[in-house]
Amino acid sequence: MIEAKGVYLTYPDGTMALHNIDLQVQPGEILYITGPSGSGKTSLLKLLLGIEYPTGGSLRVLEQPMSKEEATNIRRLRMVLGPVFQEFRLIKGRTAMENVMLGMRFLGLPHHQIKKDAHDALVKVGLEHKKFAPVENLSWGEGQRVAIARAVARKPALILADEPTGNLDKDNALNILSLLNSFRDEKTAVVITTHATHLIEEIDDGKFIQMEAGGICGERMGAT
Ligand SMILES: Nc1ncnc2c1ncn2[C@@H]1O[C@H](COP(=O)(O)OP(=O)(O)OP(=O)(O)O)[C@@H](O)[C@H]1O
Repeated sequence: MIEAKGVYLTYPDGTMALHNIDLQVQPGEILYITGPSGSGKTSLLKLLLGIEYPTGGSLRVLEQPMSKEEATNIRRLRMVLGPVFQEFRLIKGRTAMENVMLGMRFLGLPHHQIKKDAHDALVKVGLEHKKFAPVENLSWGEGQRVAIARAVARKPALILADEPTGNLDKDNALNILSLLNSFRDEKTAVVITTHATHLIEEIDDGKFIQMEAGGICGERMGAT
């Protein structure tokens, strides 16, 4: 699903955010990317989403080569990716349900199907009761769940979540991680970035990489 070989990312201002990244993720796997602030976690997710392109090495996501020349195909690939952004990117003035439905508008599904899938996704994240609440009235954790519902309602092959635990307390943060883990199946992989190393130490199921100054400085494989 993800194959990175010697990947580099240098931003236009000369900052080398990633160097020599080798990575493999198979269907059904969950990968946790940890590391301190500025170590390159978000930059790596941006490459996986095709928001940035590698400046060296080779990267494939779901068989799609990730390079500037492939921009048109990468736009198509995004339909089967489920991003959960750090800042959620929910649309204010719209309800939770509308936000989830808007995330599905390019899939070409009939309206009744979109409505059903959006409803089912909100049920899965435990927010059915907030379906008609404008997103600006939701708590941070609820907003996070809407963002997750929006990502999973599309039934993506790859879920990519950037710092999904934010400043949640330990129990709620572990709940969010376990919720994301629950969407993994034989066809779906999950990638999560977090600087909350203390939380990751409590999890023994999955694949873990530790980043430091743009490189991978440690790897661990838990039970799967
Ligand atoms: N658009 C950009 N242009 C130039 N440098 C950038 C850009 N985005 C990020 N960087 C730099 O790249 C490095 C890695 O940043 P990145 O956001 O990937 O780290 P991170 O591990 O996700 O940090 P955090 O945990 O704080 O979100 C940092 O030095 C950052 O300042």
